[in-house]
Amino acid sequence: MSFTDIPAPPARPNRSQLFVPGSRPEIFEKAAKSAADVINLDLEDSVSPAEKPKARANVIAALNDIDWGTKTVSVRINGLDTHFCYRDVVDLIEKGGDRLDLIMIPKAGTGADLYAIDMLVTQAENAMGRTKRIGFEIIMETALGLTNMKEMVQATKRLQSVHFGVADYAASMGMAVTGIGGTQEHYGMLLGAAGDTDRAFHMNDPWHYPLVQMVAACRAHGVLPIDGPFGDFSDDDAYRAQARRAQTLGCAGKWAIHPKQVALANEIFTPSEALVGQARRILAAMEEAREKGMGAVTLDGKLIDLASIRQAEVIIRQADMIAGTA
Ligand SMILES: CC(C)(COP(=O)(O)OP(=O)(O)OC[C@H]1O[C@@H](n2cnc3c(N)ncnc32)[C@H](O)[C@@H]1OP(=O)(O)O)[C@@H](O)C(=O)NCCC(=O)NCCSC(=O)C[C@H](O)C(=O)O
Ligand SMILES: [Mg+2]
Repeated sequence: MSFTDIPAPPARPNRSQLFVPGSRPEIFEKAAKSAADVINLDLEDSVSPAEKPKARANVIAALNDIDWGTKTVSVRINGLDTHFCYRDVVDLIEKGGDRLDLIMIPKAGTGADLYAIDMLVTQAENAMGRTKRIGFEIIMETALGLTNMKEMVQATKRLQSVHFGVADYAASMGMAVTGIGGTQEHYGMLLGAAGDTDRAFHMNDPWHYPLVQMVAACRAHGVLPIDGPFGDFSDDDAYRAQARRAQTLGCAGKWAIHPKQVALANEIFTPSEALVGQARRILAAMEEAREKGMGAVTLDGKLIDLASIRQAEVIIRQADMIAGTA
């Protein structure tokens, strides 16, 4: 290991993160009663400009009046390039009460963006005598944000998670893509050579590179990486596939833009009994190996060694944390 310590990420479940437009107060209670680990009351892109002040008032009322149980409650504010942003922050802290856990900053592009919101939040918290400090979430969803990930994850101790906003990312990168996430039919490689018949087209994953960049920056600094939205909520299989690949790459959870996606995210990001069982077998085999003075042994015909212990511990830690809060 490096001599540099890496802080542990927040020990709370973040498997499913349900988004609720701030302009639809009639569904807030449904969100509160859902099985989502985190609720995002949205003031940004699901709310039209004319509705912003009303949505802000709705969200503040909901923070004060609704029983959110043990859920983590977050509000996505408007971007730093809008005049809604400062009012969102000030009103949330002055009038939102203690139930607000996190503020989500969209389209974060530089460490200075987080610094600016931190300054505003700190002033408002101090003025209110608020003792529970608000945590931050940011969305990596611009070319600027991707290139400044390393800076952003170190910008403030308030940062708890980074999220991949596929739709804005695609727009910012100038990608010829519609829809929110998922496979893209034109992103792939044609196999074979000119003149071959029946040439296969192998699709690739256009979201792989930014996702891995995000996970690496997060995991190097004790921040949770969360995969963003998948817009086609009629396609459960595709959602599962997206979520499984994000989990395989190290994400701790995924957004749900419709309540039916909550159960899918919880299912995928809860380590399966089979995976936990295999992790425990690895730990048991390595304990036996240790007693025999060995660091590398064979289990089921495959090599396991000290690194396998660390891999197994990741799975068991996640399973225990979820079981402890379920
Ligand atoms: C997508 C929706 C607009 C669909 O809404 P609706 O037509 O009402 O759906 P249904 O009729 O299928 O709803 C079934 C029941 O569930 C309730 N419902 C629906 N949505 C929610 C919700 N988000 N939370 C809680 N409950 C919900 C309905 O009221 C129905 O209840 P009942 O009548 O009792 O059966 C809608 O789901 C929606 O608005 N989703 C959230 C959209 C959103 O927040 N978008 C922003 C996040 S994505 C993004 O910003 C992109 C990102 O930044 C990027 O760049 O990638
Ligand atoms: Mg966005």
